[in-house]
Amino acid sequence: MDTFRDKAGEPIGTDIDNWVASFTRMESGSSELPPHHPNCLGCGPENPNGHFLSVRRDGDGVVAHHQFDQRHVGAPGIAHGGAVATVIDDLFGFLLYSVGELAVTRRLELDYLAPALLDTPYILRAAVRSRDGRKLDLKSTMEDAEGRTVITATALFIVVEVEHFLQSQRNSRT
Ligand SMILES: CCCCCCCCCC(=O)SCCNC(=O)CCNC(=O)[C@H](O)C(C)(C)COP(=O)(O)OP(=O)(O)OC[C@H]1O[C@@H](n2cnc3c(N)ncnc32)[C@H](O)[C@@H]1OP(=O)(O)O
Repeated sequence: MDTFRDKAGEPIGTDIDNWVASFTRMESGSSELPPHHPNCLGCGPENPNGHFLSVRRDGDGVVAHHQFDQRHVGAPGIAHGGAVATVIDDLFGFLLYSVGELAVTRRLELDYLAPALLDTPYILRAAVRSRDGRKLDLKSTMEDAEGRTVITATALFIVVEVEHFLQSQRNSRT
């Protein structure tokens, strides 16, 4: 498994326990949030096929500035809807640093109100709408530079124990 590093680049461990610990060691004052994983498709700095999403805390939620590029094309000039969903799903994952617990996507729903254009700056925000037991009700928006809403999204994340990831790793063929 990969070595995970803190924001100073120091190795923080090589196993799932250390990965899990990285989700709980975020002090609330820290604005810049670390990637979920070095190779995360949404935010991993070592994934050349990823989105390199960079996320900050924003009040009770999170915010990211992002541009889709030619790697994410669907129709000419327009980002693939799945690429947009990837980024929003990943953005939701950054809310877990504030929730302080592990959770995974159970349902993800997007309204594509307008095309998400390539090489165009967007601002994405996400927040927790409510929590009911293990169920986290999340919401997100993506706006263009003129403040027009291009995407709205909601998700249901379910809080899980570390065993969820240990079991998945045991079952994985990689
Ligand atoms: C922490 C690390 C994050 C790092 C990266 C973040 C990246 C972005 C996030 C992801 O991409 S996560 C990866 C994609 N997601 C998955 O792989 C999850 C796959 N699904 C599962 O493993 C299981 O379905 C899951 C653990 C989510 C839930 O299974 P459980 O058996 O634990 O829960 P259950 O099915 O009993 O549902 C829990 C609750 O949700 C409710 N529920 C389920 N589906 C629902 C639905 N669609 N609408 C409303 N409620 C729903 C369900 O009724 C129940 O309510 P109660 O607790 O009140 O009984």
